[in-house]
Amino acid sequence: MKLDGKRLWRSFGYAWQGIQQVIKTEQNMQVHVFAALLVIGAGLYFRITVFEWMILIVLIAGMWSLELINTAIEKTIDLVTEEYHPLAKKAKDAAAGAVLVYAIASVIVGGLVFFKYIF
Ligand SMILES: Nc1ncnc2c1ncn2[C@@H]1O[C@H](COP(=O)(O)OP(=O)(O)OP(=O)(O)O)[C@@H](O)[C@H]1O
Repeated sequence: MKLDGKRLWRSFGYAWQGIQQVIKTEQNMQVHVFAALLVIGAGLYFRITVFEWMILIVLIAGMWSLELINTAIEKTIDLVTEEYHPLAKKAKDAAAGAVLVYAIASVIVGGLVFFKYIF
């Protein structure tokens, strides 16, 4: 299989556009970006360990990725129907639930990372 560099580069461009437009248009994503900047600032301030940075990076990347997927699901459903449909509600609420589960876990794990520095 031959690697098509141009095509690969173009795909990165589309992915980057996707991230940019979700940050621009989705309020929830803006909250996640703000929270990530706050956490990174706190990490630098408290000089956390490399292992702690690894945990925070996984949490931040996971949160952003889930929000991107949630937005993709929401947009796809809106494209399929603008009418009220119980399945549309189930799908959107399940996707939002996935984001919530990870957000709660992130707050707990992030709290455990910073606990010893703050108290
Ligand atoms: N086509 C639809 N049919 C049935 N329920 C829907 C439909 N679209 C949205 N809903 C439900 O209405 C509520 C609000 O949905 P909405 O699409 O406004 O999402 P949201 O969570 O406010 O996200 P955002 O504001 O980021 O778009 C959710 O419970 C969702 O499941």
